[in-house]
Amino acid sequence: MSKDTSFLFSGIKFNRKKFAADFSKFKEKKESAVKNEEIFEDESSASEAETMPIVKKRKRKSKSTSSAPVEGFNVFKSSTSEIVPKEIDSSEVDSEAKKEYHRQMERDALLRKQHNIHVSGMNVPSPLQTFAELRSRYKCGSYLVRNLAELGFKEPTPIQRQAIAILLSGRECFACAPTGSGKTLAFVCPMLIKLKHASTDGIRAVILLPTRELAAQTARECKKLTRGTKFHIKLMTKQLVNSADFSKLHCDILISTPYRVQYAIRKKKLDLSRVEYLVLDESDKLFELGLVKQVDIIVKACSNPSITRSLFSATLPDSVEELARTLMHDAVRVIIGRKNSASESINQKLIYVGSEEGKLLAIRQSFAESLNPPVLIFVQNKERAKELYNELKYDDIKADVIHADLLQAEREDAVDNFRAGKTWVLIATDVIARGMDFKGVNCVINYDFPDSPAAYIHRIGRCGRAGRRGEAITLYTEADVPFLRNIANVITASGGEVPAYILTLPKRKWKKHRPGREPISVKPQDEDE
Ligand SMILES: Nc1ncnc2c1ncn2[C@@H]1O[C@H](COP(=O)(O)OP(=O)(O)OP(=O)(O)O)[C@@H](O)[C@H]1O
Repeated sequence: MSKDTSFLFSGIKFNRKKFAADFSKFKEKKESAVKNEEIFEDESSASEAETMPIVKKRKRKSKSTSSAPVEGFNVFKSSTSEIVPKEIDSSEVDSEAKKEYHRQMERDALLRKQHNIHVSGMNVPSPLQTFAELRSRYKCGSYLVRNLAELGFKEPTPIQRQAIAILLSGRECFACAPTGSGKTLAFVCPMLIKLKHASTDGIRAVILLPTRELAAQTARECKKLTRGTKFHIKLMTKQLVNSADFSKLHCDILISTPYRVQYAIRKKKLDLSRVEYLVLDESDKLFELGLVKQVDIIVKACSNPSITRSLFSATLPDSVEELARTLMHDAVRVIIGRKNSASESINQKLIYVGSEEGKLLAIRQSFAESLNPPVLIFVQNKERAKELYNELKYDDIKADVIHADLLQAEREDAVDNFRAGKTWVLIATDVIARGMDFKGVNCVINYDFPDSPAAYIHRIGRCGRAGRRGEAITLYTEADVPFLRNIANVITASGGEVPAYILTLPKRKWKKHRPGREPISVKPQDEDE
């Protein structure tokens, strides 16, 4: 994680002069609010709180007292105001209202417990019980419920139950839910409901993702969900960024990597001032050095004061969480299961192979005994991906390779062939470790030890998705032993078992673990000379 993030989200500045009256009111309100607040104990410093969210809070206040109050209160308010006759004593109404409010809180708590949903924030909206509520509670277009049914989605996943309700109440949200648990739909559904229908008024929503493959996949998902509507969903391709006249582009939802959007902002005058929804998917990756500055340019360009922003990932480091807590407005934190843990539907194994050469022998032997495709193999870098591919391509298995040196079209082919079952074994670098939804992957092999626990969680999360089972095998050599304990902790946290001695190894503070490794080959070294 980059430390250099203080400028992030600083696009919306509070104009003290213009809002002097509101500012003094806000200050009083804030002081009392802070006393009551149970969570977000580590409130932002005074200067941050003053410069950023105040304009927004003013707007949000009016939102929550008029049309879209916090869900629990909303339900209770409208029901009592309709049925209570005027002559009834108001204290009775109050006590009945309070009772109903508490009953609702209990129902919410039960549902959250049932689905392992943990929330922090004031007045968190009730989680969804069914997708039908999208229509009954939020009046969504019938197309959405129909499309969800056609996609075979019978009930919302835990992250969808809670995040959809939060975002539809106009609150911002940062969420951590396991790989393959349906986070995409959790942010696309509320976006579509809030946008209501297609418009030609400029870009209204932006979804940022760290890789092109992931952006393309998310655009496909959005299109499936908007079948039968006129929504304009645009994937920011190289061609679009170079050729489009953005002032004339019809686009409701723009989906892209940060690089292309910031390029379009700087060089092509892309206007994001009307954006109402901004999603940072794989947010911890987007906040890493190299991407964070691009993300910041985009966040600043999304200058609409009533924007709703959300962060999603399967891994949420404390540093990202701190940033989100400090800078988002009235945000709700949602954690599904245990924070930063692997999906429980993956059977995880650690295998000692001694040396680099031992890895290739282990893979060959295991494929000869039983190969249950599709299998994904992760290696440390593109050179090693090419080397392993050169070793396996003559074996009797259909193998392919994907890494950053390939042309975009070649990368797409590799992913498509793997999805279609034409490739049995795909050798990959971390370029596809995050977010890619390969439904049927049976096994992930970490040929090279992952460079961080987060990388491990994302890599193995390419299998065991949407309730299916998967298997993850991690090979390790002597060079990896110092980092073994950290991975073992992830395994045990998600219910897996590891040899007892590993848990006695010392814990390591882990930056990036990318040791120099012998080239992948079983040929004796002097054969090539
Ligand atoms: N309610 C649902 N019922 C059944 N399947 C669902 C549901 N919602 C999403 N899915 C499916 O679950 C799979 C995983 O969803 P998605 O890719 O959004 O996961 P994710 O949580 O974003 O994972 P990652 O952290 O790896 O990015 C997809 O194939 C998606 O179609």
